[in-house]
Amino acid sequence: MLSIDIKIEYQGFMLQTCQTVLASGVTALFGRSGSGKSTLLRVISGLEARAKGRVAWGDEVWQDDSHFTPPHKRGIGFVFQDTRLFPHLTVARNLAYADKRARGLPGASLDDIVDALDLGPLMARNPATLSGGEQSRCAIGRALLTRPRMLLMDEPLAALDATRKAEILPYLERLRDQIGTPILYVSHNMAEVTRLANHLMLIDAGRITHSGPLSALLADPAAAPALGPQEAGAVITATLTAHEADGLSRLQTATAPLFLPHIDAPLGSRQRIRILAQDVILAREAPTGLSALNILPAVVSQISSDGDAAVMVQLRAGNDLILARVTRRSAAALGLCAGMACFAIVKSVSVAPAHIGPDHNATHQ
Ligand SMILES: Nc1ncnc2c1ncn2[C@@H]1O[C@H](COP(=O)(O)OP(=O)(O)OP(=O)(O)O)[C@@H](O)[C@H]1O
Repeated sequence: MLSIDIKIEYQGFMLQTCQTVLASGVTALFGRSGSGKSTLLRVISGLEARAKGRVAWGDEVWQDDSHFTPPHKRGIGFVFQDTRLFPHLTVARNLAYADKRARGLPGASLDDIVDALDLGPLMARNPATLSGGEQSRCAIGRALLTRPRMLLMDEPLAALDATRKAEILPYLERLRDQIGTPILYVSHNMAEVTRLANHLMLIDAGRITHSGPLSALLADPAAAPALGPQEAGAVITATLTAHEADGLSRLQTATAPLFLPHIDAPLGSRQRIRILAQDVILAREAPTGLSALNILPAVVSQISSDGDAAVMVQLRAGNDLILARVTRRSAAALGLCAGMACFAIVKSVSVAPAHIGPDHNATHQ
């Protein structure tokens, strides 16, 4: 566990946070530009000696009034969007460089990392001949081979276009599930965060405003304003049960089937699906004569107003929580109140492929 109780001031900006980061799974740090994400990563890495307070890894104090552990002694790995590979070395030699320096430290083997990131076919190539996504995979592999206690990733996919991002996300999911190095992942991209993270920290103006398990936090109406109306939405889990002849995939949630555009994954696999609050319609009775295929029976658990014309409604559908953003007028017309049974309607095509990814019970909390 990493504990941070720190204050650092620049002209016109102050980062002040008292926070613990779990030493397991992927913790995402999400916040708008200038909110202090990179500053927090610099504090953790040991690049902010003037920060006041305390940073510790378990019982090992890295920074307080009387002590400062330099960056190279903290055992932290980094991945940036600019990959910083050695241009004159092949992929194999870039990896060997890190592997050799970390010999003897516990962690995944070179073979495991090459396998998880599918780097085998790239080993003889020079970085300049690789695509952006391949370079990212190589940089991630090299960082993991330093056998860090924790890997810090600062917008690692930001320089990639949507196609390359979609190619690399499954590799990151594989690392999360197979390699086990804890990752602190900074991103502006909520779709990416919901695919990868187990835990989420929201940062605003130098303060962590919300922190917790991803699915609970995303389903909390109180956290929704921090994400904004376009990004607010919960994550549910479902089992992929059929690929149907008309191109839709069928998933079984705790309460009802969901039909979504084809999901390229094995039948029986668990998927996490992000459903944006703005894409959910509510009905008091089971609707008929409607084009939407996905109708989930649910019970209203919370209603919260964000001060404008809309309210955020949290619904419980079996074990899943769903958020719906509806106008105050609709909420009043339906007589929505906590405990009321209703139906959440989700249009199949509103769920983007980037909002669906594998889920593993061991890592999803
Ligand atoms: N060395 C510095 N000296 C003065 N001000 C700084 C310094 N580093 C960061 N800041 C200021 O601190 C604030 C937070 O910056 P930071 O880079 O941590 O934000 P961020 O959330 O990582 O932003 P982005 O998403 O744009 O990278 C900004 O207002 C920035 O201008």
